[in-house]
Amino acid sequence: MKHLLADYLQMLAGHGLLSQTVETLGERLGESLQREITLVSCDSRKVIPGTLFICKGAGFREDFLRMAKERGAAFYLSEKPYEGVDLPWIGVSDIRAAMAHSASFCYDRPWEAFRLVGITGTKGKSTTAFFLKAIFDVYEKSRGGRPSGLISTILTEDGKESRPSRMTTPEPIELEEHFANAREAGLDYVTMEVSSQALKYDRVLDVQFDVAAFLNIGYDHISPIEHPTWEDYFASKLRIFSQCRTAVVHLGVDHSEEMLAAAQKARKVITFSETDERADVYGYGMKKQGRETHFKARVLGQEREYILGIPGFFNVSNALAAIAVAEHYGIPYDCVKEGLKRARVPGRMEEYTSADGKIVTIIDYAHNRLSFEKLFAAAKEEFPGRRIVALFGASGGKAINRRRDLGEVAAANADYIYLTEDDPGREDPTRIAEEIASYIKPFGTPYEIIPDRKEAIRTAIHAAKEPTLLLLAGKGHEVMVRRANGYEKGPSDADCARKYLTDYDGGLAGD
Ligand SMILES: CC(=O)N[C@H]1[C@@H](OP(=O)(O)OP(=O)(O)OC[C@H]2O[C@@H](n3ccc(=O)[nH]c3=O)[C@H](O)[C@@H]2O)O[C@H](CO)[C@@H](O)[C@@H]1O[C@H](C)C(=O)N[C@@H](C)C(=O)N[C@H](CCC(=O)O)C(=O)O
Ligand SMILES: Nc1ncnc2c1ncn2[C@@H]1O[C@H](COP(=O)(O)OP(=O)(O)OP(=O)(O)O)[C@@H](O)[C@H]1O
Repeated sequence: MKHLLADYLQMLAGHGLLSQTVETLGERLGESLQREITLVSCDSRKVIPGTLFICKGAGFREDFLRMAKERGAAFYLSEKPYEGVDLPWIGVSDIRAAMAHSASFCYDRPWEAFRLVGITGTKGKSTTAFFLKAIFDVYEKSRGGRPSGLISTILTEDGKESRPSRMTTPEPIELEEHFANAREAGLDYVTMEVSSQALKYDRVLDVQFDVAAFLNIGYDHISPIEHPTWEDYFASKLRIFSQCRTAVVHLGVDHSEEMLAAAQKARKVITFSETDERADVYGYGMKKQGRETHFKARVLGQEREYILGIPGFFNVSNALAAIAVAEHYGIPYDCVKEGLKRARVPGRMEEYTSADGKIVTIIDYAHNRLSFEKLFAAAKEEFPGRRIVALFGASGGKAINRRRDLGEVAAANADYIYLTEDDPGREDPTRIAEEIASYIKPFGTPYEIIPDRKEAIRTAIHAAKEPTLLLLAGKGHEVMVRRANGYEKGPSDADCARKYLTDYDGGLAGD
C-alpha cells in the first residue's frame, strides 16, 4: 500500500501529535507532500532513499540524522528541529507515541492478519509463551497450517526470521516488521511477551491484542531506566487490558482483584487459578512423576489431565494460562495436552543429571525474589533428600534490590552458595558478590565467591560429595555476558553443566 506523506501527516494530526498544523507543514513541505514514504526507520544504518527517519533515544546523536540524509532519507520526525541538517522536518509533541503510530501506519496494522496473543506479568512470560507456541504448533500441524510466531526474550520466530532475541519486547518499528513478516508468511497465531517497559514506553501503543494474559505481579524492574516505583510498574502492565479483545486473568494471586477490575475493559474475561475454584480453568492435583509434572484441571466444567515435560510446580500456573488461551480458540484437548508435554523452554528449569545420579543440575532464569522463592520451593518439594547448592550473581547497574533479595532467599534455603558473575556491566563482579554476601552472612549459610562463572560451575560440580541439587540461576539460556565494554559471548550454564558433568566421575545421564 502506498503511503503518501500527506496521508501520513493527516494520521499524526488525527492523534494530536503534530506540533504544527498540517497547513503550516504543507506550505513548508510543498511538493514533498505527494512523495511516497518508502520506509520508516529510527536507525540511520538502515535508511534507503525515501525513508522517513525518526530521531529518538537517549543515545541519539545529530550525526545519525546527517548519515540518514546522506543515505537518502526524505524527511525526519523529531520533537525539535536539527538546524544543522538540511532536510524537511516534521515536528511532533511525543516522539515515542509518534513512532508507534508511524510504524503501524507504514506497515498497515499487520497484526490484524493473525491472532496476536500478548503475555505480561512479573514471572512466567517466556515459559507461558513457549507453552502456547508448542500448543499452537501441534494444532497447526494437525490441520496442515504453518508453525505459529513467537516474539520472546529467548527467541524471535516470525515466519521469515528465526533468531535469538535482543529484547523481550522490541521497539515499535522492529516489532511491526516482525508482524509484517508474520502476515506475509500467512501465520494464524503469534504469541509475544509484553514487558512492562514495552507498555510504559509505548512500544505496543497502537497494537490490538486478540488475547492478553496477565500472569502475576511481583516486585521487579524498579530502577531509573525501568520503573521509578512499583505502582508505575503495575500500572504499566495493567495498560495491556485496554488494548485487547479477550483478557486472561490469574485468580488467587497478589492483586488479582485489581487485574480483574482492569480486565473489565475487554469484551471477554477468562480466569485461571490453582487456588481459586471459581476460575474458568482450575488446576489441582499436581505431582511429580520422574522429570514430569502431572496435574489435573477443570476447564469450563470438564475434568482433564495434563503432563508438563519440565519440572517446577509453579509452571502449572503458566500451563493453566496457556490452557485458558487455547480454550478460547477452541483448540482440541489432545493438541493442548500434547503441546504441554512436548514444550521445553531454554534456560527455564532445564535439568542435567550425572550418570551416577548423585548430582542433579537445574538451570533456571530465576533472578528476582519471586522467582527465587519459587525455584527453591520447587527444589525442596520436587527433589527431596538432596543437599541444595545455589550458584548465582546479580546484574550490574540496575535492579540493585536483587542483591539483598537473592542473598536472603538463597541463604534461607540453600545448604551452600557459590557467588559468581551474572551481567556485571561496568561493575566489578567480585564487589557485587561481596554485596550479596553481606546479606547472606546474618544467616550463617556457608558460601564462597568465584568471580569466573565457568570456574564456579566446575568447582560446584566437582565439590559435590553427597546427593546434591545444584541450582544454576539467573542466566538461563543466555550466552552473552554484559561487561563494561559491551557483550562478551561465552558458554551457557547448560553448556557448562553438560561439560563438567561429563568430566565428573559419573559422566552425564542420558536425556
Ligand atoms: C530504556 C530502554 O528500553 N531503551 C531501549 C531504547 O533505547 P533508546 O531509545 O534510548 O535508543 P538508543 O539505544 O539510545 O539508541 C538511540 C537511537 O540511535 C539510533 N542509531 C544508533 C546508531 C547508529 O549508527 N545510528 C542510529 O540511528 C538507534 O537506532 C536508536 O534509535 O531502544 C533501544 C533500541 O533502539 C533498546 O536497545 C534500548 O533497550 C535498552 C538496551 C534496555 O536495557 N532496555 C530494557 C530496560 C528493556 O526494555 N527491557 C525489557 C525487558 C524487561 C524484562 O526483563 O522483563 C525488554 O522489553 O527488553
Ligand atoms: N508463574 C511463575 N511464578 C513465579 N516464578 C516463575 C513462574 N514461572 C517461572 N518462574 C520463575 O521465573 C524464571 C523466569 O521465568 P520466565 O523466563 O518464563 O519469566 P519471564 O517473565 O519471561 O522473566 P523475565 O521477565 O525476567 O524475562 C523461571 O526460570 C522460574 O524460576
